[in-house]
Amino acid sequence: MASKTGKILAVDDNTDILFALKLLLRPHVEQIVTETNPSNIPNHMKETDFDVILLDMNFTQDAISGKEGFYWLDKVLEIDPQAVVLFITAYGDVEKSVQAIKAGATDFIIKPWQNEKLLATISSAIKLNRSKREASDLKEKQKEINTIMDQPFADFIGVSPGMQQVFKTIQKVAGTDANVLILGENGTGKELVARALHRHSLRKEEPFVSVDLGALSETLFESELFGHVKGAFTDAKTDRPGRFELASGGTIFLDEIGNLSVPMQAKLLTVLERREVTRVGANKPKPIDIRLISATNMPLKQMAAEDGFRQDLIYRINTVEIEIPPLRERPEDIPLLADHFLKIYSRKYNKKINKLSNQVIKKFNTYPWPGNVREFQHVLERAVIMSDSPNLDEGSFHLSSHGSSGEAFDFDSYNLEEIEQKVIEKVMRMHSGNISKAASDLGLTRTSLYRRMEKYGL
Ligand SMILES: Nc1ncnc2c1ncn2[C@@H]1O[C@H](COP(=O)(O)OP(=O)(O)OP(=O)(O)O)[C@@H](O)[C@H]1O
Repeated sequence: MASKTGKILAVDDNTDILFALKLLLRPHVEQIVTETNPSNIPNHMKETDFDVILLDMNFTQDAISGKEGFYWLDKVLEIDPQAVVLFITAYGDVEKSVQAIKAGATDFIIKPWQNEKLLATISSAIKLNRSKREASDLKEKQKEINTIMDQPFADFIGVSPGMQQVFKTIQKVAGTDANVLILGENGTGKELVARALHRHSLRKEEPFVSVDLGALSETLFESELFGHVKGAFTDAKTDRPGRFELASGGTIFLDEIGNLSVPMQAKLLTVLERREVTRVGANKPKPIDIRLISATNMPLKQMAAEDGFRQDLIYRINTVEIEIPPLRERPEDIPLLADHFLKIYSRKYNKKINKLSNQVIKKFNTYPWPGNVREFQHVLERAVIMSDSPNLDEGSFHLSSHGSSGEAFDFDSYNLEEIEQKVIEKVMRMHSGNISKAASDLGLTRTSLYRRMEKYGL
């Protein structure tokens, strides 16, 4: 977990467990509240919107049935059907953990836990909670967003040949229903391209529904994407449409498609081939009318060659490919992007800021921008906030040393296995436990990374 995000409530009758959780999570999350008495859960939930609730299965001494945990899980979901609950279970209680997931828990943590694994599970639960909440009021917001954004390439800057090519392709394919795969490094503007395609399509009055596949756990994948019917599992209190149905008539944007596990790829492929979804618990499929746009920063074709990504799914999603070049390969765009963001941030922070000097632009041109336009945007925002004068000079911009996470390797042994373990640990930390991203950086398939993690007990 890179920056402190997420509010956590941990409920366990064992104060040692709560203390250990507090100690471990405090450096990573915004807030951690601990509670020994589960009857106080409703009060805590009234006071704070928790991203994740960690819930013990047994509270009374010597109880092992897990009934209390299930009772409190029900209560939590009654108060907030969207709540993300992770059960804390004893080693060997796998059967109950599976039941817990059926009953509406998101995942489980087995005691005694491994810190890295626990952090990774909590980090993806936080992400999941955030995207669940976003989805719930999506439809209403969508129309409003569409009107605000309905200006051709309004805030989409690019004069470089690379970006001109991107704009040309958007214009050519937007009006068709072709499936588009957008490729590009993080922060290059893949979502902007997807939205531009939608805004220039015949479906522009209909919803644009974005799904971050990187944040979806295996257990929630189907109900999030395909929906569920009342009673399909315990917390399925009402029928609920999935994202495919929400996008009906419009566009569905599957971001981070390279992060899908192979079983999830198979489920997605079936839906795309049949053009129909079956809600979890239902037996009748519903036809779907969507335009599909996908994006990834991962080398899908290389992954396909290593069996990490299905070749037949690639064929389904990439009728047209749009590749966005990284910012370092299009220096022509830098002065324009600078003007654009300076205008936005000087207005936002109520400061007068002059045009940047050639010297500053030269410095920008030599920096590799590993985070692309997103990084550029943040660097400018920070400079505007910190500036005391309308003239920003080279010293006003804080550029991190390229590619480094600020953490150097310090090997105290030449044992290759030890080195491998350290490298895996570091890369997993860099990506906040995201297996797909870590595997991609390490040049491994997800399966090989899992195997190595198991070997080192990570
Ligand atoms: N050409 C551009 N003109 C103006 N703003 C841009 C441009 N490209 C990217 N941005 C801005 O940079 C930020 C990142 O863009 P976006 O989210 O579309 O990137 P992404 O490739 O989807 O990122 P990720 O891979 O991390 O999901 C956004 O704030 C976006 O508005």
